[in-house]
Amino acid sequence: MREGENGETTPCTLVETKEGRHSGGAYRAFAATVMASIVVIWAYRATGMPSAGHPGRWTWMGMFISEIIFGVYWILSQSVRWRTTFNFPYKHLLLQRYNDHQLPNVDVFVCTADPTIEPPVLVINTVLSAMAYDYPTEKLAIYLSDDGGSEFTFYALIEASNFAKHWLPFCRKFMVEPRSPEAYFSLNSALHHRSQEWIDMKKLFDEMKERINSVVEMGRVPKEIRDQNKGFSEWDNGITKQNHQSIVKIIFDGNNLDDVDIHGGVLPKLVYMAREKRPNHPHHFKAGAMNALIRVSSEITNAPFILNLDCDMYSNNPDTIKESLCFFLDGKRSHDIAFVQFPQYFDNITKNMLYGIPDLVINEIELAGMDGYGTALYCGTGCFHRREALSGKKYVEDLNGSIHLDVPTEKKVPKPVNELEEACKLLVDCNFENGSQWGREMGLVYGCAVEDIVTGLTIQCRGWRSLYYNPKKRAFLGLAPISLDVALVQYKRWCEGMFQIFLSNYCPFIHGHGKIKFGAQMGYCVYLLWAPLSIPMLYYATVPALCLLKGIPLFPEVTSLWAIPFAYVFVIKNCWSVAEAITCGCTLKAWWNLQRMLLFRRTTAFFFALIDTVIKQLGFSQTKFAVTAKVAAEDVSKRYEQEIIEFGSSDIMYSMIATFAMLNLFGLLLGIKNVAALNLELFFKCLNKFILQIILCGLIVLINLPTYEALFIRKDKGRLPSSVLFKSVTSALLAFIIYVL
Ligand SMILES: O=c1ccn([C@@H]2O[C@H](COP(=O)(O)OP(=O)(O)O[C@H]3O[C@H](CO)[C@@H](O)[C@H](O)[C@H]3O)[C@@H](O)[C@H]2O)c(=O)[nH]1
Ligand SMILES: [Mn+2]
Repeated sequence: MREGENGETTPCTLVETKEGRHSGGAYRAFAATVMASIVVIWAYRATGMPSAGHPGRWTWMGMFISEIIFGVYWILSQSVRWRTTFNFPYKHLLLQRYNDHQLPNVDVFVCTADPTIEPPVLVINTVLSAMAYDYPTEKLAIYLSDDGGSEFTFYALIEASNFAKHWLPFCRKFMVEPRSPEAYFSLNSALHHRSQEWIDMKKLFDEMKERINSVVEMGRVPKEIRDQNKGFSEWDNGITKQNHQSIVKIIFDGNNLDDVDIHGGVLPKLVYMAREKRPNHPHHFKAGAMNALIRVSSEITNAPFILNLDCDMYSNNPDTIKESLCFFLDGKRSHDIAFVQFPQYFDNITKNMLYGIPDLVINEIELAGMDGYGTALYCGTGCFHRREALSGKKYVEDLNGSIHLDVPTEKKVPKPVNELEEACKLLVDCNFENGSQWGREMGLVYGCAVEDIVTGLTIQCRGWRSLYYNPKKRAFLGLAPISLDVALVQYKRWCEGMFQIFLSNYCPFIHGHGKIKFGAQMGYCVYLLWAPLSIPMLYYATVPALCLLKGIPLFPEVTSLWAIPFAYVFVIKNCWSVAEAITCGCTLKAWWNLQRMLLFRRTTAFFFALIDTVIKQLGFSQTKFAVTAKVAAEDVSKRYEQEIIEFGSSDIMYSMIATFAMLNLFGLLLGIKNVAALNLELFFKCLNKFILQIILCGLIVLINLPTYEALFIRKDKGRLPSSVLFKSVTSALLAFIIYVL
């Protein structure tokens, strides 16, 4: 069957796209009234500005600027709600149209960076889940990029390759789900299959884990093991993570008669790769790893489609490859699809999402809103790419007839494995990219901590479309941070990278001008402008409290008409946000937790990201990438399960959080005391003037209850240390003295 003919003659398509209900008339009415209120608020600030020389003039100006930024940001954020679309692939139709021989090859890239932060056992679970996809094994290849250059990870992969010979047939026979052995065996439902085979398989897995972990603990791979695989000789000269030659080891190449499972079935190809790393030679983090993978895989399998997974994101649904291919193989209308992004979900999330992760509203609504413009964001892990688009090709309409997806891509003459390995090593040495377009026009873009977002944007600007697919049954599950500092540092990295994109030539309004829709340009900025959002947030978190102490009213009297837009925006926006969260599957408490995290992120991580981006723009520092920790101590995990916030250090971000909490507490208490001390007539007059401000401080205090608890009550290791208490109280007092007295 030829694809071109197919797309035209077959009426039923492989994908259905539906418009979401989030973008209905009620929503637009709501948006219009909020917009009107915002304008009235701006008018209030503009007309009520204290005259020059008046002491409250600067404070007022600050409020005005904050509200302008909030308002503009709110307008931007409507772009990702205006028209949400949802895509549904029909796997059964794909299978009717394409038999196993006609399905295209698929390469899966797994990235890992550090054997301590990302333990080898975690990594191989992801690898095994990908090897076990329900997809013709001879068409599947798994590539592991190890930026840690670690013999432990290599050893674990060798172990996994042997285990796969048992695991893959077992998965097929019992229709196992999920196919990460760790996840499968830790699920209670797995108990239902307790046959002898189940017990044997679990034993095999546990023994393998045991072997890997004991080697890691020992700190070296013992000689008996090294002697079994000559690949270990690469580590003979004591190489380090930052300084080593390129290593490419093809573990299964698909041609060796011994590379079969216990029933003689073909195994997917399996490749270990550690690109060369030298001190003083920038390696561009994940983007560099991905580009190395693109080149190595093009030499070995050159599959037209690529799935990228972070090492902690296992496949939770064996059908995902087939489902994703529906988007790419849907006849002519799919020729311009560059990538299909899945949302990030996690399997270590507590009921009320303590750290606001995952942000369900982003996953369920906003990303679908970007899909509405044909510009779904590329968010890293869980993304299927068309190799051509990822490697830098432009989409040109008249060329689309030349893409024959149903014809397997040109088969390379099989080279002997060692020759292939040697050829690949040259592709991943430090100098290969010198003077080339890699990192600019080809592959993932360098120089940005959110390589994914900026790469997605450039691909779209080359004429490609992208889709977002959020299946009910989670396609991938990863590990979310389980302590506050890790959660904040991750956001700081994202936020920094995104603001950097905004300030660079890649700014969607410039780079995307005329190439992607205006709504999409705005949509990008909802995320790219996180950093500057910290300014009004910091202002709102401190100044109203200080002014309450000083007796300066910042909001209109509650009995005046001007109070209406403030109250309306505040109440309706939060009601809407609660409703959105609940329809997305949040609990009420999860919504509340998210609001706290928004406050924490915006006043700390985003603010530091802002400062660091400015420093970087001035040329004083370079892009960093703090790899997110995937493991934590046992007591930390315990507290996480009980949904107790893990502070547990004297990080400067905590001092800030605590200071704002103290400031608002002082403001609230003194404010109330001052008002309550008045006689009845004055009391009402004063209340009238200050009530909105008191409510604001009150809410900040309320949302910070866990902060006070961590400062004053908790005794466990995750509390805020007394140094933070000391710093926050002194800073709050200092601010009070400077500003008020
Ligand atoms: O030098 C590096 C640094 C990181 N990684 C890998 O990149 C992935 C993502 O790193 P992680 O620390 O887990 O970052 P997250 O913030 O959790 O990742 C999200 O955000 C990143 C962009 O900031 C995207 O690349 C990821 O796909 C996305 O899941 C992991 O598999 C790492 O092993 C490398 O391969 N080399
Ligand atoms: Mn991660």
